[in-house]
Amino acid sequence: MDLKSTKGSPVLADRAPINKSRLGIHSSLLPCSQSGQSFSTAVPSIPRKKPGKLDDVCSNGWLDAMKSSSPPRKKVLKDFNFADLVPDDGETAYESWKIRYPSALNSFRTISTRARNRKIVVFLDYDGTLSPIVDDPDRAFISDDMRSAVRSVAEHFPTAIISGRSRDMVFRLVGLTELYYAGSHGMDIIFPGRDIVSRNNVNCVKSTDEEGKEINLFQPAREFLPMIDEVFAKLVETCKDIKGAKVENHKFCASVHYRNVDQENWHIIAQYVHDILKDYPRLRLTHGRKVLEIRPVINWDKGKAVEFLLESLEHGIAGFSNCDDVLPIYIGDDRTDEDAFKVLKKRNCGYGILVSAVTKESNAFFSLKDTSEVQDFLESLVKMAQGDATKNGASRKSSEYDTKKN
Ligand SMILES: O=P(O)(O)OC[C@H]1O[C@H](O[C@H]2O[C@H](CO)[C@@H](O)[C@H](O)[C@H]2O)[C@H](O)[C@@H](O)[C@@H]1O
Repeated sequence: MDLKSTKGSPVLADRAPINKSRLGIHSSLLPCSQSGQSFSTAVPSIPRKKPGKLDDVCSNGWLDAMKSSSPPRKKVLKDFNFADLVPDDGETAYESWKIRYPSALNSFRTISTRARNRKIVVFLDYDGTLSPIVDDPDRAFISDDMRSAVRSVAEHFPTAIISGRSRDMVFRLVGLTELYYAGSHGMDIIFPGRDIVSRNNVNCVKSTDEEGKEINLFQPAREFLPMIDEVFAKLVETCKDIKGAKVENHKFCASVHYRNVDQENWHIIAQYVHDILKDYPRLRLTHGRKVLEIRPVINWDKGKAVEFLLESLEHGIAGFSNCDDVLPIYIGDDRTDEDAFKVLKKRNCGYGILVSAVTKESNAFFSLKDTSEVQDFLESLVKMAQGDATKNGASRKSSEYDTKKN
């Protein structure tokens, strides 16, 4: 896919052909409770025609992708302890999978050795990484212990959260001012604003945060704002009758959740989204965990956001192109995080760490089983940094870098 030459605006040129013969909308739905967010302004009306067949979503693989988009929910024991989730393929398969994706905790000595004389930069996904996956996206809270682990990490290393949620929303959930935040899958980034990055880039704007402080924003999909709002309104309108469906507006992208929708109705959701997207060739669909993500067709994703942040952070461009100086660590759990893993893998720089309690193919280097292991890992990074600080003043054995889990 070729980039258009629009300066500073990474718009892809390979637009899908416009198909004017829309299928219309299925009308034989059960009357159900209101779902998703309410939307009161005029919504472009959508013809409610019953599609003859649901061939579109089946033939293009959407349904299969939806079914495999998240591990089936296992019986969760009373206190929702993720350690109580039994992996799909059983412990044996999981253990052999870990030969290919070793535990980042058990490999901590390798990581700390690699980190010597390098500046660690930490990138964290939010859902499924810092907060456990729960049925209601509005209740995906970060625990106090995790928050304080993230805060401590940020005291020692430049730390950024890169989420599919809107930047405002993820900031509200995390509530730490000492981090960098990238929302909308990296399409809305607060960055330190070094001239080297922002100069002549039409996607860099100055703004103010909630405390009135000046901030630098990188927003490569700014021109898509009205389009996302329009599509969000259509999605809310069309999905409102599907029990359990929830539509979210993440500013530069929109999400349609089907985790709480009966599986027999998933094809309806898929068809609705498919039909709406037919009219928006400049938008595309990606799959998250039981969520369809609608985003601009631009050459931008979490991987690009990692590159952008590394270039704009303290150590600058030379740092990232020269992996002798920087060790990026990216921790994430879903398909959208694979873009970031790929970047690190391709550059052979730093480590992608996949959070998963089940076996799956990934571009990550290491793995962690769940959010509680993520917390252990972050705490180990902090201990390592504190050890380094001690070592600078007094002697300290390198073996003390190893974690309790080694
Ligand atoms: O990039 P992330 O920070 O991982 O955000 C990805 C999506 O996360 C949220 O949905 C996911 O978590 C929900 C709460 O646990 C869960 O109910 C849902 O099934 C998951 O897909 C968020 O609501 C989405 O908008 C994000 O795109």
